[in-house]
Amino acid sequence: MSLLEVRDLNKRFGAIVVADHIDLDIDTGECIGVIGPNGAGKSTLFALIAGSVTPDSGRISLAGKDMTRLAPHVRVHLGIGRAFQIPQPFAGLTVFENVCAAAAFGGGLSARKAEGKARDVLERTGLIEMANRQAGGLTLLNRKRLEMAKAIAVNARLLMLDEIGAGLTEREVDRLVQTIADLKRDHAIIWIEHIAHALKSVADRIAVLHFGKKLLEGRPEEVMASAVVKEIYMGLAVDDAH
Ligand SMILES: Nc1ncnc2c1ncn2[C@@H]1O[C@H](COP(=O)(O)OP(=O)(O)OP(=O)(O)O)[C@@H](O)[C@H]1O
Repeated sequence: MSLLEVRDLNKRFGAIVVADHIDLDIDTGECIGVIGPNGAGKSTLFALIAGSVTPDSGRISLAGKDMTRLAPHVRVHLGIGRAFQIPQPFAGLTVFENVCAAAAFGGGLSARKAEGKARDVLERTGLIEMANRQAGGLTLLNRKRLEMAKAIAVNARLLMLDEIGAGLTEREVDRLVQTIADLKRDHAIIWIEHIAHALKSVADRIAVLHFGKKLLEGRPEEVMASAVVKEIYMGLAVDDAH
């Protein structure tokens, strides 16, 4: 049994099929990259896993528990954490306070336990030295790390990263990849990303979506070199395709 199991997931919006018989397995210690052109259904897949969109049919389970019909906040408590493309911390609070708030209000911890959790999470996300800075003054890279730290502070076992590399310089992307590689040791990670070299360096597998269907899943170098990927991106490198 994998930590996350998606089985025969289907969803359509009117005539548009956004999830077409999707199966997916992710275990702790694994990072799965998700790629596909605009409108392929990547964000919808995240919404289905997080619970903001309900599937027409199929099953989603976490650690064997069926979550298919559970509300998003219940899934958060079960261990689904999501980091968004545009981080939105409480700008006037410190980094430490932001993570404490996530641990206390999202994770249901007492104030004392939330503080301990926050310190641990800040160490693991490379933010400990910035603990007392105001979140609003962080660089984009550190705001993205804070976004991940908040998700983990809520006890995420599955971390969903939505284009978290967007807007970063190449050097910052490399540092972000290092943080994600560290987090992979004790989380399962699913990462929608258009920066191919970032995915290649940390993902164990890449899944390719197109018109809601998973066309291919395999090792990054195999997937990136595949005829399927070349065809759907019309000869462009994935890095340039967005
Ligand atoms: N709530 C909705 N109602 C109707 N159609 C929707 C809804 N959400 C998404 N869609 C449509 O579903 C399709 C898949 O969208 P989705 O955002 O999942 O794709 P994506 O792969 O994440 O694309 P992008 O890379 O542009 O973010 C698109 O055609 C989109 O317009």
